[in-house]
Amino acid sequence: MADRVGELTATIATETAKVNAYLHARHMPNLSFDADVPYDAQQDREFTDPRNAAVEAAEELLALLGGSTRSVFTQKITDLVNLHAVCRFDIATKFPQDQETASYEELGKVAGLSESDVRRVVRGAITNHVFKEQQPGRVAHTAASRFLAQNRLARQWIEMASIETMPASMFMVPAMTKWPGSGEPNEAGYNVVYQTNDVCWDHMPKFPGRAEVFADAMSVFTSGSGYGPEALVDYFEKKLLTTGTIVDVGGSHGSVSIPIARAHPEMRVIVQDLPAVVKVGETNVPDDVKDRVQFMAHDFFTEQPIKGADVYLMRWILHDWSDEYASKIVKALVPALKKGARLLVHEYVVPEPGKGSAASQLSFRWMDVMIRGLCNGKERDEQDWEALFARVDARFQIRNFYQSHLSKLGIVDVEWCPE
Ligand SMILES: C[S@@+](CC[C@H](N)C(=O)[O-])C[C@H]1O[C@@H](n2cnc3c(N)ncnc32)[C@H](O)[C@@H]1O
Repeated sequence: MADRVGELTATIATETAKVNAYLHARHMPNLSFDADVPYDAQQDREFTDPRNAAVEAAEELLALLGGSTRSVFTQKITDLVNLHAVCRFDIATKFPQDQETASYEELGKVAGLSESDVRRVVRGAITNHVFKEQQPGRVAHTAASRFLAQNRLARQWIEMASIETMPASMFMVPAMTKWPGSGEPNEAGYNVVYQTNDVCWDHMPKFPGRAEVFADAMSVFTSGSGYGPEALVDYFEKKLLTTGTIVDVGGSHGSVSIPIARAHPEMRVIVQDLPAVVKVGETNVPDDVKDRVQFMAHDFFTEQPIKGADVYLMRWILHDWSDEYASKIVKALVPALKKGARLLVHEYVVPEPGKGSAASQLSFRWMDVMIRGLCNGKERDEQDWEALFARVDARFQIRNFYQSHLSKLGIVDVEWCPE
């Protein structure tokens, strides 16, 4: 098979050399983000031809290097719409298995769509390397379309992104216009799109299957590397937090606090969440930690009932809420805190612009828009975390911002200092 990556990198090298030669010959500065090439030069084919050839090769190279997961999980809005149709109408799943290629008419029949609809959708998807046309009018699988056909959770991700997060984000600005400065969880893009006063988490379950699709899609997201409990377990070890009581506030089924209990036999864990979540969680505690893990129904907006614990843990709680509400959650801890108690927040700590890779900046900013669109939540950088704790009570002192290579989430280590 031809070395396509080699061909593309060679094209990029040759064509960008032409671009540079063009600029140098005219005493223009090198390409930079500070000053673009002047408009008249942008009209000159001597510049635009090599520039476009390099861009096209670079885009193909990105798609090749990114593989199926990039085609499926990182796409532009129109790609997403076509992928949504591919998933919703089972075009990839029902692709005739005993055939190498299928006509649009055959695909239309299995998908229950007209030949014209399926052709438009699939040709759109082809631009994102999902399916290919082997010969005119005959469609064949690519790695990405096969990945979609075989991976139910990936299809659930596309469904969730198309129905929940993407529309909600697209309507973030109308929501900002309708409710200026609002931090209310029911005044977000989602509420504009679905014309509801319900918070998205209350609204989705009213429609069969939607909450389940959301949960499945989230499991794709968080099952990837970088979302496990390793960094937290490690941090407890590093900071010698190996005895005493941890309260896992909004801890769901204890997926991070149970591994902490397992790693530290002298620690006791109390997992708090809403009653329905606790009911499921407490039936699934592994035998080896049963005597040290307890579940408890508790609304984190109300006063913390477990007084004097050593560590209060909030993993992926505060980002669901605006500063106004996140402050209330943190404030509800105050009456329970003993001197020196720790609050460990395990969430993204968004790096400042220019810090970290461009790809990581992109994913943090992407998350921020998604969570804001859904419920006016917020991804926070160091300054935001400092401002949040200062707003609640000056006795919360941030001791450490920690970013482990084991996790995409950071740890904000806060100590309660009453004096
Ligand atoms: C994004 S999940 C994080 C779950 C868990 N900490 C983790 O990292 O896997 C948010 C959790 O907050 C819980 N939650 C939402 N509102 C709550 C409330 N008012 N009181 C307690 N828990 C709540 C949800 O049920 C859910 O388990």
